Amino acid sequence: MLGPVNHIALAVPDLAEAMARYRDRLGAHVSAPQVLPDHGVTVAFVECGPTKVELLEPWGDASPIAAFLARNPTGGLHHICHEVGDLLAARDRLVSEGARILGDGKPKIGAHGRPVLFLHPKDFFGVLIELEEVKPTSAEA
Ligand SMILES: CC[C@@H](C(=O)O)C(=O)SCCNC(=O)CCNC(=O)[C@H](O)C(C)(C)COP(=O)(O)OP(=O)(O)OC[C@H]1O[C@@H](n2cnc3c(N)ncnc32)[C@H](O)[C@@H]1OP(=O)(O)O
Ligand SMILES: [Co+2]
Repeated sequence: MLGPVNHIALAVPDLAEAMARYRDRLGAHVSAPQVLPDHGVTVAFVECGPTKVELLEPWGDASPIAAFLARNPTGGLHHICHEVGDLLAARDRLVSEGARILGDGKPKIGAHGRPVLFLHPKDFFGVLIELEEVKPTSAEA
């Protein structure tokens, strides 16, 4: 059920500064920032192969990363995102096994235009996990 790591996310206090540091010190290509009001973040991706680094800055008054940054004011590792082929099937199986889905349990459209869900960090050894639906291609199915 669990697929490759799509991205590893860092919460950062200043997105422009984080983007510049990845670009200038590490020579990375960084995507343009994208505001995602539904998620309460502004995001940019460090393009470094199939697994990306996602840089997150809080957006708006109710950002889900605000408390995390208050506890980690210089930033920190926020979540790991795995791809899954069927997000609703993965959700239903996880719920039946007692895992907690964050929010209202319904997928939202994430930064890549695909449905995503989050699993409670207390159910996965203190790590927040995001699941992103990536449908298998017909060759893989
Ligand atoms: C860009 C769009 C999308 C994509 O396509 O990639 C994204 O990635 S959006 C990313 C931002 N969105 C989310 O994170 C949504 C899911 N997150 C949440 O709902 C909340 O962040 C949370 C996980 C419920 C935590 O919210 P918070 O306000 O921090 O709650 P608490 O302060 O009560 O913390 C509870 C408990 O959990 C620990 N915690 C919090 N965040 C993390 C974390 N990122 N990793 C590990 N542990 C975390 C926190 O320390 C508390 O622990 P205790 O003190 O021991 O109770
Ligand atoms: Co993410």
